[in-house]
Amino acid sequence: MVRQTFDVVILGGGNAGIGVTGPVRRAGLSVAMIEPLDLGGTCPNRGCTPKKVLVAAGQMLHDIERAAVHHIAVGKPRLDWAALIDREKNMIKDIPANLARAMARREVEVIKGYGTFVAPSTIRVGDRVLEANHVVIATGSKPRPLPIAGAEHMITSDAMLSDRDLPASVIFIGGGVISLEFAHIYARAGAGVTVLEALPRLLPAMDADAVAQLQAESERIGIKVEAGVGVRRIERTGSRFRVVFTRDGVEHAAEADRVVNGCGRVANTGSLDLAAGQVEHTNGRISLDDHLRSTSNPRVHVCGDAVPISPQLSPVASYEGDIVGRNIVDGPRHAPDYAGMATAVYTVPALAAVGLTEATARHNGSAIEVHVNDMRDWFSARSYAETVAWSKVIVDRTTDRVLGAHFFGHAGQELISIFGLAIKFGITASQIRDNVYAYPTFSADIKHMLGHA
Ligand SMILES: Cc1cc2nc3c(=O)[nH]c(=O)nc-3n(C[C@H](O)[C@H](O)[C@H](O)COP(=O)(O)OP(=O)(O)OC[C@H]3O[C@@H](n4cnc5c(N)ncnc54)[C@H](O)[C@@H]3O)c2cc1C
Ligand SMILES: NC(=O)c1ccc[n+]([C@@H]2O[C@H](COP(=O)([O-])OP(=O)(O)OC[C@H]3O[C@@H](n4cnc5c(N)ncnc54)[C@H](O)[C@@H]3O)[C@@H](O)[C@H]2O)c1
Repeated sequence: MVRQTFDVVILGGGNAGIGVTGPVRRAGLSVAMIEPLDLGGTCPNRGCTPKKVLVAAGQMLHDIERAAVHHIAVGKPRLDWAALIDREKNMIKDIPANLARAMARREVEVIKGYGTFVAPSTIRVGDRVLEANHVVIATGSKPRPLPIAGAEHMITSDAMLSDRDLPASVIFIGGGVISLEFAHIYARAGAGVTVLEALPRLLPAMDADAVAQLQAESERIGIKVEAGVGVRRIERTGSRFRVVFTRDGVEHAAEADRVVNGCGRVANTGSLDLAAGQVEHTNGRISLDDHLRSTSNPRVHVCGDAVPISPQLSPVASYEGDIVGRNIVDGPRHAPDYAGMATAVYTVPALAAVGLTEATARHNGSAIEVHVNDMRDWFSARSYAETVAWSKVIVDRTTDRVLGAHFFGHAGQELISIFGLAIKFGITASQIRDNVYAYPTFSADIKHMLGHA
């Protein structure tokens, strides 16, 4: 056994773990980062970045579909799926090596392997035992296991991003972000797609009206949505799969070439031996204080998808990593503030959101103005022949501050960050209206989305 001592040992080399390294290395602390797979973790290797390459192809197919509006004649597009997957892989192939160089420049010692606790501030990885003043759990998330017969037949997003064969049909279990993004990619590529959601509607955490817009567009491109269902079992039928589910107590079945687990992701902490680290948890959900420290062992910090109470998003993981790094250097002075964090579901077009949904704003009891616009007839939307162009902005009547914004289409994935700035820094609806925007642009429509003062 080799024994070493570090100021900081980080478990996981994804966005969260890498986010920790900036503040702690600037302060001159010694750092070891343990990572069994590719540096960068999920987002650049198995998540956001490769997924967006496929989404971009979906966007191009969507644009081609509307070419005739611009009086451009094109033939039926033919997508070479295997070549598209190769393009995606080629685009991300250098990321782990680039990050390894970045970590070396920062003088972070990267150790390959799976780390586990052997004592409250001691980690074992392979034949090395590392003593640490601070341990950071940044081990990300994994697909939620589904306790049904035949669950082993399901694939995950990792497989979808690597499969060079375009399936003829796919069933997604769960109507959340991963399912809808891949459902749009597959449907536009020509596959038959069914989404089975347990709750009464898709994307339960997002604004109900915005989701209704997305569901209508999803159905327009051929995606079949079954909400309020109970998935019972998955059976193999030759090379295909049969999913048995109930709706209103009646049993139904659907068949497809692939069945995907889109039921959410849970903290990846099961193999860390948290008990040896004296880290309290409930089913792997670590109990944390306001500074992202374990309540039972404050030398242990948690960030990224392993945090059970914050959105599982790439920029949130980096942000929490930075906070953990600063708390290690400064003492527990920094706490995350999740207000104003924009998010998008990268369907084509995208559903984008920031702040409160209308239901939550009403539930909170504030007096609100709700500005809803179907913008398909607006000049900007007509120029680009948008199939959908919809927004909802929620403003507090008393303070004139923006409480929430929701877009479907109309460059919402870009415009949403303007509303994020407004929420975070208290820019009022009147100030947003008063600003002068480049014209003609989608952002020039923002002042009209807010109605007249
Ligand atoms: C298909 C998909 C698409 C996504 N798209 C988006 C998107 O468009 N936008 C967005 O904001 N977010 C997106 N996300 C979410 C985003 O990828 C995550 O929120 C983010 O990557 C989490 O970063 P992390 O550092 O917490 O975890 P990860 O990046 O998962 O890193 C955790 C690392 O810990 C390592 N590890 C595991 N066990 C151990 C151990 N015992 N010891 C040491 N290391 C260990 C793992 O190998 C992994 O590299 C997507 C996720 C998926 C799955
Ligand atoms: N664009 C992005 O930012 C992006 C993209 C992909 C993933 N992610 C992150 O990854 C996380 C995981 O994504 P996800 O789509 O797996 O989770 P999700 O939480 O978005 O959706 C899971 C869905 O599955 C449903 N569900 C759960 N159990 C079910 C069951 N037994 N039968 C049928 N439906 C069931 C839930 O009600 C929910 O609607 C997300 O929380 C998100 O933060 C983000």
